[in-house]
Amino acid sequence: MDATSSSAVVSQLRLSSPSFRNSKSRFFEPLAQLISMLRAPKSKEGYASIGGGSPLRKITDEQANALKLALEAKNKNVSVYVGMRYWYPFTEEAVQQIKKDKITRLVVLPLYPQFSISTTGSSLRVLQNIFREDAYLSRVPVAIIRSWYQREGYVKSMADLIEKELQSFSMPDEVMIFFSAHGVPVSYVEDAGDSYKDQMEDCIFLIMTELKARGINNRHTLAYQSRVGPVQWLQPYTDKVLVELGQKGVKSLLAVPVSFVSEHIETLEEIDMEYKELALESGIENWGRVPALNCTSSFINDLADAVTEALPSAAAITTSTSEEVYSDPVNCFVKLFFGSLLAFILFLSPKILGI
Ligand SMILES: C=CC1=C(C)c2cc3[nH]c(cc4nc(cc5[nH]c(cc1n2)c(C)c5CCC(=O)O)C(CCC(=O)O)=C4C)c(C)c3C=C
Ligand SMILES: [Fe+2]
Repeated sequence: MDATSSSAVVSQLRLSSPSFRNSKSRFFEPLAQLISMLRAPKSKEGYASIGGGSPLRKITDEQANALKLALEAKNKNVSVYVGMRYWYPFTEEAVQQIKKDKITRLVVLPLYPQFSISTTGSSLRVLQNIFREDAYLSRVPVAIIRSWYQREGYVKSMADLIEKELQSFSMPDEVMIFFSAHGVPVSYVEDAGDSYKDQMEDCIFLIMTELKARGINNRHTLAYQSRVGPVQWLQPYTDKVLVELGQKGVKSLLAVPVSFVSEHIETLEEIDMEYKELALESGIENWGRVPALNCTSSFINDLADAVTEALPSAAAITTSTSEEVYSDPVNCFVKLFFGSLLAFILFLSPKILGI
């Protein structure tokens, strides 16, 4: 295909949401903004401790190039664009380039294996707004890959990394496999119906099933990291579980970052520094960490298959009526208003929060 007729893939980092049409989650934007504000001081420190910046942009660009090559090897001559939610190149910039290149079909590939309204959902909302308002873009057929943790290629690639890393322990069978997922506020799951928690649990089940099929029967557990601010996040919390495991006598632990596919601040600083130190202080003696998938070829190859499979379903983005409306917007607004007010008051008293 030539440049003007080729399909394009947007590798949307921090893009996420149930779909372009389900907008319950937009009621949670104020909470997300507040959390982002509260994250800022900790993020600043974290970036400083890993050398002043995240490697995320570089790794994402490498993944995009690797994806293009993998697609070309499958006789799909496509352009790949990177769009980010909170950093350059922003989604808006990627879309402008897509328009300039006169792309005629698009596959949106969030770089999150599991769907959450806070990641894929939030990014899809940005895309939806841009596409709706543009006469050309609103006619471009788009296919959205909402989640892909259930794909055999991803599950096997994760199992490969875990299997390999277990071998670095002197007694691999004794090691506790510790899946650490990025958390989200509980209200996302309970009030907005975010499928993130269910998808995460399903994802762990699939990886453990694959490991068992390989004769690997280690104990495992799942906990949630990176919580910020005064609201309740998904539990159990990674820091609390690490301390409990140490107290219960677990000696060897392999941390598996399961919601990320690239090394970044939450793997390099939060897991490798903060959680490792906490685990060792709590009595865990042997610590290991599975690397992020980054450009692992089986993983990239599977993403290329996911894109190829999604292409035929590309359709123009339409606006929906019934699904736009949150089932109980008043209740949602009241909860959010008081939740955000409380959070704001606490934010003004950083000493109470201990941040
Ligand atoms: C599955 C992964 C992630 C979830 C769930 C998630 C929730 C979440 N994030 C914000 C706000 C911000 N996140 C930011 C950075 C960031 N977030 C993730 C992943 C998830 N976030 C990643 C991989 C990164 C990049 C880290 C890096 O190395 O650059 C940022 C940007 C600034 C920063 O603090 O790093 C914001 C802002 C909210 C509000 C939220 C759930 C409600
Ligand atoms: Fe985030």
